Amino acid sequence: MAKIVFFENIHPSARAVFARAGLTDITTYNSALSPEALIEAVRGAEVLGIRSRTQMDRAALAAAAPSLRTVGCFCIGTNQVDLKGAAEQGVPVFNAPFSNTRSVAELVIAEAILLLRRVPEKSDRVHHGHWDKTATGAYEARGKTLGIIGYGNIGSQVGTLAESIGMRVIFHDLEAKLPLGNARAQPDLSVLLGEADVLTLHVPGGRGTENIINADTLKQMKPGSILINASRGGVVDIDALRDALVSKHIAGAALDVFPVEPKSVDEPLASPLIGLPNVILTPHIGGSTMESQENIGIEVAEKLVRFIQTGTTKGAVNFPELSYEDAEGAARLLHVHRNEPGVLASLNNLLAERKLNIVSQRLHTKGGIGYVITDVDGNIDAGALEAVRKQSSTIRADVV
Ligand SMILES: NC(=O)C1=CN([C@@H]2O[C@H](COP(=O)(O)OP(=O)(O)OC[C@H]3O[C@@H](n4cnc5c(N)ncnc54)[C@H](O)[C@@H]3O)[C@@H](O)[C@H]2O)C=CC1
Ligand SMILES: O=C(O)CCC(=O)C(=O)O
Repeated sequence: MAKIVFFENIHPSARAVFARAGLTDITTYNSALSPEALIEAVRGAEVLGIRSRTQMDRAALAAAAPSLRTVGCFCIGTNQVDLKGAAEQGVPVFNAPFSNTRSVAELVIAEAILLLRRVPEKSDRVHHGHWDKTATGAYEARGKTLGIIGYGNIGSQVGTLAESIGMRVIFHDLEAKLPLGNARAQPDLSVLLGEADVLTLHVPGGRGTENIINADTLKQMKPGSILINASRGGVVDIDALRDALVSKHIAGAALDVFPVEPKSVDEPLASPLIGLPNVILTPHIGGSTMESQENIGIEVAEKLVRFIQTGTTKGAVNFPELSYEDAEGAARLLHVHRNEPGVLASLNNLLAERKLNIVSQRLHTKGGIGYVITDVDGNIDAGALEAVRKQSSTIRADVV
């Protein structure tokens, strides 16, 4: 039976999906593990379920080889996985591209309102015995301009919600995007920075988005404006933000993500922003609601089970996508190979030599990786599977 390992408190809805498919050998960890502990925990696993904090780098992937068949990211982001390395190892990676987007969008709107009213600071003052009733520095959201960098699934929802409370919405994206409602695209980032009363970031992490908000771009932001980052920690230069907050050029900030995040509940966040007034720090919970986590658990677990049982890779983020119905009564061979000429011919010759008649076959390639699903009459015995595995182009072969 497939050995499954879940990290980071994945919702029980995922376990239920696996159980319904008869897959019950599941080990769970409530937190992310250190690189050393992770390497031990993934050995022998066929399926790994992670969220944003488990670093599936080359070393962790190698430790899980050759048993590892697939990785499920129970979140949107997949930058914590070495996607290329996984594909080269024949391992498709799945995620949940939509299930928590509304949760992030709602949090961002709530934070924009709280920061415009300086609520974090005022609440803190009341807790410390001060009844400081003043309107100074407190503003309505209505009529203010929201600037969005990254107008994808989350950014566009934030824009729609913001308009419903009377904000004007402008956005900047590398790609041409359909503006929803009355939102306007602003191709010139510096113009957007200068106009936004609230700036919110919804770009993917990693190369290309590293430190988009830095000392220079912070200077271009409107004096007294607010910054919200619920995307990835590396998108903001935290020291530069601290300087901008201390000088009061930036009036408030909400950060849900950090360049280095604690791995477990008892580890404190180390950040130069701790203790600053009108700064909301949350433990990467933008997408963490009961609704989204339950939906993500089901969505990703279903993709993993479908792959384990049928080889279907629809929705994989790093792999050729093949969606293939079962051929009744046939045995199914999954073959991941280097994408080079003659692979299909030699695979089919090998099957013919073993008198395995092909019922149906489908091939897809992505970059250097080819993936072919072949249904054959009768059984693919251990000898035939071994012979396929020994072919020079083979990365991985399994029978399901
Ligand atoms: N805080 C949390 O709990 C959560 C955080 N996230 C993060 O939110 C971010 C956005 O997620 P989605 O909206 O689903 O992604 P998405 O892929 O739908 O949208 C991202 C957008 O950013 C644009 N973009 C990429 N690089 C850019 C650049 N340099 N400048 C301007 N635009 C750029 C893309 O063209 C795309 O339109 C991701 O980093 C994701 O990991 C997602 C869910 C929960
Ligand atoms: O829930 C998580 O662990 C991560 C949420 C997130 O950042 C994502 O979905 O990309």
